[in-house]
Amino acid sequence: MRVSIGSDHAGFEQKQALVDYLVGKGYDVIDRGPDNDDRVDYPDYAAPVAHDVADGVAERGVLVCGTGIGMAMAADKVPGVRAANIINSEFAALCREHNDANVITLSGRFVPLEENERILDTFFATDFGGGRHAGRVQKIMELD
Ligand SMILES: O=C(CO)[C@H](O)[C@H](O)[C@H](O)COP(=O)(O)O
Repeated sequence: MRVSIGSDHAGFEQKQALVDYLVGKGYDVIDRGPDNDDRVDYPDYAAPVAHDVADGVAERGVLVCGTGIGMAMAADKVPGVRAANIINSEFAALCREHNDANVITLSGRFVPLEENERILDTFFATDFGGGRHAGRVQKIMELD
């Protein structure tokens, strides 16, 4: 699976570690930066990752900022993206099963790396449930 990943300065350290984690697990990772922890604006890094997913360059996107909130708001503006800000594995499973989320946003300041690794494992391993959820997701996409 090809995964596009990015962060701001607050998520940079975890982003670097998560790139290594995902590459180690065999994912094809596109790192959209930044390449250092200088202060930056999260929408500038949410945009290329969101477009990678919307354009089919990557199947999934991963974004890390201080909370994950700003990244989710920015990424979700790109048509075709369903971004979810996730802080535990249970929600990681549900955002896939119920919402078919294709971008996950993580907190580099409030969630430890090991928990974010577990969250990503669940995010990538969980399929969309379809059924009653399909029409609801379709209605979300009609809002684009
Ligand atoms: O967008 C955010 C909050 O919703 C992110 O957590 C950012 O990383 C945060 O706002 C950055 O804050 P800073 O004070 O400029 O480091």
